[in-house]
Amino acid sequence: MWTTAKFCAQLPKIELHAHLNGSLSRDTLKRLHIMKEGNSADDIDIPDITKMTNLEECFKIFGLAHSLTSSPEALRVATSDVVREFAEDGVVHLELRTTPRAVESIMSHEQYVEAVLEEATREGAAQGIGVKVLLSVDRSQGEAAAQRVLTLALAARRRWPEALVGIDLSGNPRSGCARALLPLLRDARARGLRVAAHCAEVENEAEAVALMEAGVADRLGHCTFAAPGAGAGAEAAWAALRATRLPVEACLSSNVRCGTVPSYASHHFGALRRHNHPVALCTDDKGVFATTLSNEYYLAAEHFSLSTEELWKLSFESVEYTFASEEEKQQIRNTLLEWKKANLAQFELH
Ligand SMILES: CNc1ncnc2c1ncn2[C@@H]1O[C@H](COP(=O)(O)O)[C@@H](O)[C@H]1O
Ligand SMILES: [Zn+2]
Repeated sequence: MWTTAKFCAQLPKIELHAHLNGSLSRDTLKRLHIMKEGNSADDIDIPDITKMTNLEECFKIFGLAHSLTSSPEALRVATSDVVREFAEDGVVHLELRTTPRAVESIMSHEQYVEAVLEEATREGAAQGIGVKVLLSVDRSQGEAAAQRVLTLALAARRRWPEALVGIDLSGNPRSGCARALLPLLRDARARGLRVAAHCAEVENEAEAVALMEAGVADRLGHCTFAAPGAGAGAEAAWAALRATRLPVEACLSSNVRCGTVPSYASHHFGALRRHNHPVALCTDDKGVFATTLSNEYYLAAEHFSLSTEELWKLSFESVEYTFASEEEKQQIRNTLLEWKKANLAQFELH
């Protein structure tokens, strides 16, 4: 008889919100450290995430990952490790996002994109899972950098038309201006790219409502401050969110660790479900927050009393929110249906 934890681990899952450099495990960080500094390198000092209490501390950890993925070779190791680890966690469809970075005289933006796309497609095929890539626009870097990401994404789509599906709007939500980037997101969508945008991760009603009402996104990340009871302005943002019917990528551990929601039990995942609003569970940064997608399902089951049937349905409904083709979606649905048939006894025991 399976426990809930085992059920969550075995369930075929869909990951829609994972940042490459935030997803690096401790093992990968150590390996990359040795690659960079040589075998005699001192042990790497990885911050203790259990002490993390706010977004700023979390953003410091990205700096460490970035210092280690500063060459195409390192990025290839990082990408294949992350894809393999998601596959080992039972993820059957992964949408990975990353911010193209250049390192002077070592790596161009184009080489960054090439390393990630080549390795993501190669390792995805090796693991037998679907992998899509989104290039991230870092809101703190301004409009010119955002334009460069769009150009890179369009070029990458010509080379990897099945893997490169869209762009993501992310970066420190307290820095930069998402409203200034709306025309660019609109342009990206007009050119057939899909758009996933971080939204209302911190309190900013005007920005959140503008992003929702602009009609430029296909999915929204977090929406922490667009939920009932989340403070001033949250009610207006919540109404705007519900009007969009856009799927929300809910990242429980990320929000609790960053202190943007006070507890798991009070996470707006509950309100989204109660109002029948489309929602998918995601990890955000599995390395930084020391989690797995199985663990996020487990946390949802524990704190929101979800049955095995409801957990399965959560995964099944997430298929609709992917940026996969209709044919790919049907294949993933079949995988989930077959898995359910083969494991019916495990559903009944719960
Ligand atoms: C915790 N909530 C979050 N909110 C906003 N942006 C986030 C994020 N978590 C990650 N990122 C974005 O992803 C980058 C790291 O991966 P890549 O270098 O792109 O692969 C971070 O630098 C940040 O821009
Ligand atoms: Zn994110």
